[in-house]
Amino acid sequence: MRMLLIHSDYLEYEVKDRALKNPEPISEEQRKGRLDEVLAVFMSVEKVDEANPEEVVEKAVKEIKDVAGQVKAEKIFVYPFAHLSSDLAKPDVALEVLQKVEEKLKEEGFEVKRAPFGYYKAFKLSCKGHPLAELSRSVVPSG
Ligand SMILES: Nc1ncnc2c1ncn2[C@@H]1O[C@H](COS(=O)(=O)NC(=O)[C@@H](N)CO)[C@@H](O)[C@H]1O
Repeated sequence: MRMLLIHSDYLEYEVKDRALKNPEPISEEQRKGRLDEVLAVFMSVEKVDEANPEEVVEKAVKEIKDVAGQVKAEKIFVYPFAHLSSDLAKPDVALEVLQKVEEKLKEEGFEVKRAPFGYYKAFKLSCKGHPLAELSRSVVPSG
């Protein structure tokens, strides 16, 4: 799993066309979304993660919590992003991993939104530009 973490004044998205034959079913209200004062986490789930998705979820949540603590972000935007890796996991595994990351971050007390999976989306992002505002992390199963 590769992650690009951007501490932002806001991230907003709008769903455009479907990018997969069977994208994640979404409600009308999920077609647009925005969070202010947010740690945006762009996430590419990788083929190697298919060996132990649960472990990768745990490791990703740990990394995100660590960065959120450093930049004092209380809101997280989980954003599926297929462009951080050239060896992507298949969509059904990727969606499950991203849903679990969202779930666990909520359990940790963060306000979390997750952008819809399997769609082309327009998005606007305002990076804060401080020294820790742009970070990347990579996590893989140990086994
Ligand atoms: N492994 C993955 N990690 C994160 N997001 C993914 C992954 N696979 C698919 N997606 C989601 O599905 C969308 C389309 O994925 S894609 O790899 O870019 N494109 C496709 O799979 C098809 N257009 C065939 O190439 C992405 O924008 C993202 O929302």
